[in-house]
Amino acid sequence: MNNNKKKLAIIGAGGHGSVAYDCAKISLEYESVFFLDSNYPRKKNHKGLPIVDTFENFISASPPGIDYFVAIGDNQARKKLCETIIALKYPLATLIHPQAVVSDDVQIGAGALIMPGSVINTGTTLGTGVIVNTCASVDHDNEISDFVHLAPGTRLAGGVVVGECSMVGIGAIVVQNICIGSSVIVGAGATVIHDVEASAKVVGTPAKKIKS
Ligand SMILES: CC(=O)SCCNC(=O)CCNC(=O)[C@H](O)C(C)(C)COP(=O)(O)OP(=O)(O)OC[C@H]1O[C@@H](n2cnc3c(N)ncnc32)[C@H](O)[C@@H]1OP(=O)(O)O
Repeated sequence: MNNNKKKLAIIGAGGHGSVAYDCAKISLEYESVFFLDSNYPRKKNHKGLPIVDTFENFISASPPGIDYFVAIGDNQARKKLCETIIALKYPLATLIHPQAVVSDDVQIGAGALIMPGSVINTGTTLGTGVIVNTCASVDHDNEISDFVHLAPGTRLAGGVVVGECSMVGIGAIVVQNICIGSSVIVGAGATVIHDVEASAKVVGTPAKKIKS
C-alpha cells in the first residue's frame, strides 16, 4: 500500500468483505483499510484488520478523508447502504481488480466491485453498486443497472440488459439482446434465452420461471 493518505472503510466483514479487501489491497490505492460491521463490538477483527465500529455509529461521527465500500452481497441491503452514503455526500469507492479486463469505454458506477478474471467488453455500462464477480464475462453493449450481482462465471452475450437489484447466479448464461427485469433471480447454471419479467425467479436450461 502506498502513502497517499486515503483510507478505506469496508462495510461488511464477511466473505464479500474479504474479497473486497483483496481487491483494495492489490489496487494499491489505499494507505489503510478497516472494516465496519454490525457485529461490532462482539467481533473486532477480520482478515487481520480491525473492525472499528458499526456503520451507523461510525458514519454519524462523519470523520473526514475516508472512502466507503459496501461489501454486502444482498442487493437490496447493498442498495440501502450505498444510497445512505451517497445522500450524505461521502465518497463511495469503486474497486477494480487489476486482473479484470475492462474495455476503455466501459462506464462503471460508484461502489462497483469488478473481480479478477472478469472481462467487460466495449460499450457496456455498469450502474452503482454492481458486482461483477470472479471470471464473469460481460460482452459488448450490455446495460447492467444499479445493484445487480453477476455471480462468478456468468456469461452475458452482447446487448443484454439487466434491471436493478437482479442477481444472475453462478455459471448462468444469457444469450444476446435479452432483457432481464428488475429484482430477478437467475438460478445457478441457467441458460436464459427469453426476456425475464421483473421479480421473477428462473432456473434451468432453457430458463423457466419457478415460484418466488
Ligand atoms: C462468491 C459467491 O458465493 S456468489 C453467490 C453465488 N450463488 C448463486 O449463484 C446461487 C444461485 N441460487 C440458486 O440457484 C437457487 O437455487 C435459487 C435462488 C434459484 C432458488 O432457490 P430457492 O428459491 O430456495 O428454491 P429451492 O431450492 O426451493 O428450489 C425450488 C425448485 O427449483 C429447483 N432449482 C433451484 N435452483 C435451481 C437451479 N439453479 N437450477 C435448476 N433447478 C433449480 C429445485 O430443484 C426445486 O425444484 P423442485 O420443486 O422440483 O424440487
